[in-house]
Amino acid sequence: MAQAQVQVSGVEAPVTISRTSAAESVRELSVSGLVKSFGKDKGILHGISFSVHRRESVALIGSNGAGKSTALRCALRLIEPDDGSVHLFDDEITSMQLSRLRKVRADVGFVFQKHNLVPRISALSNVLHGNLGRVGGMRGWSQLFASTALRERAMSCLDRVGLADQAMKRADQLSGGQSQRVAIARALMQEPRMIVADEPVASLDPIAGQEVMELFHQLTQEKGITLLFTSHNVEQALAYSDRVIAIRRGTIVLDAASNTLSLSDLSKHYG
Ligand SMILES: Nc1ncnc2c1ncn2[C@@H]1O[C@H](COP(=O)(O)OP(=O)(O)OP(=O)(O)O)[C@@H](O)[C@H]1O
Repeated sequence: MAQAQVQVSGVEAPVTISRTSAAESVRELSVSGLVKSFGKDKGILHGISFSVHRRESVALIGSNGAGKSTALRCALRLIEPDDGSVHLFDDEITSMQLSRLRKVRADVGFVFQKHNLVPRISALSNVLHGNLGRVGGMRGWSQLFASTALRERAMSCLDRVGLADQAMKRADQLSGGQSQRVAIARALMQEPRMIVADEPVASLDPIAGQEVMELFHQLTQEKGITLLFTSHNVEQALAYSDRVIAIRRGTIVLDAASNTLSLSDLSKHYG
């Protein structure tokens, strides 16, 4: 197993993280020749290919507009790619019907920069919504409010992200960092095999961002969850990943193990 020692600055007291790579050789997500344009002249992804292995943490980096979010969204068919194929877990999903795709995607927890919490309901209720990905429709809704076991599980997810004492607070009264923790708890509620996080800490201050990345790291290691995240912060990308993929103008220009890379290697891929 690879050991990476990376120093992370950008917060008052730099910390050193010791990370053990737990990646296995099974592919959880495999993307091949993905192409995406928005409108006639706006080619965004030019046939990108990459894989994410089980229990691996992969950081997708690149400058503004490079195509990171589009790549993530196409890879999970949150938006439709124009061409290419995607294997998620054991299935080819590019031509799969949406009803079946939703079931396959129930094993993926999503965390976005804007955490997308429902503002007027409690943190606990937001976490409970995480279960809807798994048990959809009316059955899911009725379970949400009926099951003590589900509520206890949601409380334990909130506890795990350090927010048990904020369970009954309305989501729109939480800080940015707290909201992002609730979003992580909501993803955990799904008991996902994989978490896909698009700029999960971009809107947080450096300390809150560092804490949230640390939380991701602990949870994914502890629960054996595969992680794919985008980031602008090259130090964090290096510190919290087993592998870094850099995208530039819709093309992959680097795909390498994090413990073989330096900050200056990554910085080259900006601009
Ligand atoms: N729905 C859309 N319609 C039209 N153009 C879009 C759409 N979504 C993204 N784009 C364009 O695609 C390009 C890539 O955007 P994308 O969000 O994937 O980049 P990114 O690397 O994630 O950038 P950032 O770091 O700024 O979030 C940008 O030029 C953007 O304007």
